[in-house]
Amino acid sequence: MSIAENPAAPPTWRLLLGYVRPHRWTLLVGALLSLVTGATGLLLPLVARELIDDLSHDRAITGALVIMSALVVANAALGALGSYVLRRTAESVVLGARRALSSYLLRLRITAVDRSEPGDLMARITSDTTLLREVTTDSLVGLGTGGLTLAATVVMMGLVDPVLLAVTLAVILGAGTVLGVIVPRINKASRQAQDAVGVMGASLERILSALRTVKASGAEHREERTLHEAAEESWRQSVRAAKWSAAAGNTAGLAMQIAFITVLAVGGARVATGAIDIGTLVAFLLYVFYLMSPIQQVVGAITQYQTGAAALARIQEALRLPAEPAAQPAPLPATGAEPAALAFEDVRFRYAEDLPYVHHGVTFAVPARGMTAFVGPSGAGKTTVFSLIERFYDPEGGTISLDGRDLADWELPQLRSAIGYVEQDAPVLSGSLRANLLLGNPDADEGSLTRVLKTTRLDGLVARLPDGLETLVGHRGTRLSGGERQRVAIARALLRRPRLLLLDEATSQLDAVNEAALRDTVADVARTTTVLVVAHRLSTVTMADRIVVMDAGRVRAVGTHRELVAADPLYAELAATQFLATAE
Ligand SMILES: Nc1ncnc2c1ncn2[C@@H]1O[C@H](COP(=O)(O)OP(=O)(O)OP(=O)(O)O)[C@@H](O)[C@H]1O
Repeated sequence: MSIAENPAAPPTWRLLLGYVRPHRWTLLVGALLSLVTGATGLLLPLVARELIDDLSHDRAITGALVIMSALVVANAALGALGSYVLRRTAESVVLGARRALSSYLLRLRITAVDRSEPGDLMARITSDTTLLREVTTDSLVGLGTGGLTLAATVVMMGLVDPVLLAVTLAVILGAGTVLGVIVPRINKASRQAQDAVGVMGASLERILSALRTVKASGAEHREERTLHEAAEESWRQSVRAAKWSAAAGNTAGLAMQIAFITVLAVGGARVATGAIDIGTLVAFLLYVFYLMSPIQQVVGAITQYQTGAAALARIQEALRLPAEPAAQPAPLPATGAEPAALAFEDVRFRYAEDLPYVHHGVTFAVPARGMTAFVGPSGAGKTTVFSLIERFYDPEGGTISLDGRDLADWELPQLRSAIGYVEQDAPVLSGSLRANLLLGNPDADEGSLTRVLKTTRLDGLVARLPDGLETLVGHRGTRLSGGERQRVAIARALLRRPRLLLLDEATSQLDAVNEAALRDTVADVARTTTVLVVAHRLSTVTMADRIVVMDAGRVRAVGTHRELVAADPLYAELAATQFLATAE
């Protein structure tokens, strides 16, 4: 995925702290509970020493046994509570990251979306954020509590016998050196595994959004191979990460066993020479045993962080994509609001610096009210005019103004609330028919809805459907016909009471009867609103108030149908070809 740098994006560790900060107090409580659990465990060897002492001096051991039992029960209860609090906090951190990332992705600029794979972006929200759970509990808390328990255990060991402590530390240092080599490999493999999950998400999205075409093209096997390869790559890298994590965990385990045997040998010799008594050696050996858990915890924290850091880096890449500023939604125009006037003045535009110009100085003016049609050969830049009006992209040169005000000076929500836009392929979202219609104006009343359904001739369809407006339309509206989808998209735009209505090939999928009806509707709407239509079929726009003829990124002529047939050879040719086709 190509990433445009956004200098405002924080570095990885700051990003993690940002997600953790709102939960710092619960995290602290969880960490404290883990620490107290560790501390109760630390007291056990001391009590054991007392018990052995009491036994060897023929004293009663009831007191020591009661204390030991109490410590064991407290250890279990506090341990359970602590792990619940930590797990809950980790889930809250994941929730915070998912909320932040999904809000950000909704604000992404269209330029960023053009260059990204939607499936990969989805994987960043779903799969990568999940990994933050382990980073919060195992890594942050593990490092904190494990580190503190480790330090406390080392202090206690030093108090019991400094010589045996030195022996233990020497073994641990050796293991630390080996871990220094292993840990970076875990990070690399984890990153590659997560990237492969992203690739898989991207392939899945691509296939599922065009499954009919994939089937019709007999391409299932090829696509299956692509999916399997991505899944296998993720498996390979995860196995590599697992291999290095296992090596890290076992290095720590092995080090502790070596420490245990060495302490036993050196400690036995010290008991034999009378330097320490047997109770001290048993206590020290118990500490070595207790050292095992915090060391495993710290090593686990470090290895786990490598996976989390890889996920954080991927989340951060998404947060570096250019986005629109966060803003409150703007109210829709009031009923009967003045229609908008629009002007393009010498607009130059290309989709990216490495692509050719699409608009080479486009100039035209559209007064408030009335219908303006854009016609011209495929690729002339007609749809791009609409994308620039919606400010999905900004022009490189020239100005676009709405109501005499440069689009750059408009707040985006205000600008978009003034416009109704029906895209070229009239997308319909999964969900109910009602939800689709109200997408752009959830507050529309039943009266407006009924009126718009009638205008767009959807009332018949709604009456036929057993669940009426509550009928589910399927993914991308697959349960509707192409023409129905188009009419739903138009109804949705009309419900916004737009001051400027943009219809891109809005009638291309309609049958002759519905096309004629919609032509009348658009003519009707154009009496109170400014309507811009992109059309391939001239039959739908011959009655437009003005027609803008575009060719290769330039406006070559503007006029009525009658004027253009007489004055513009390209338009005359388009008209002749199409009317010829109609006559055949
Ligand atoms: N998102 C994009 N990124 C890069 N290039 C694009 C993008 N969208 C369109 N183009 C290119 O810009 C040019 C103009 O496209 P546009 O969709 O505006 O043409 P059009 O006149 O509406 O064509 P049609 O009548 O076929 O819909 C085309 O050459 C197209 O390849």
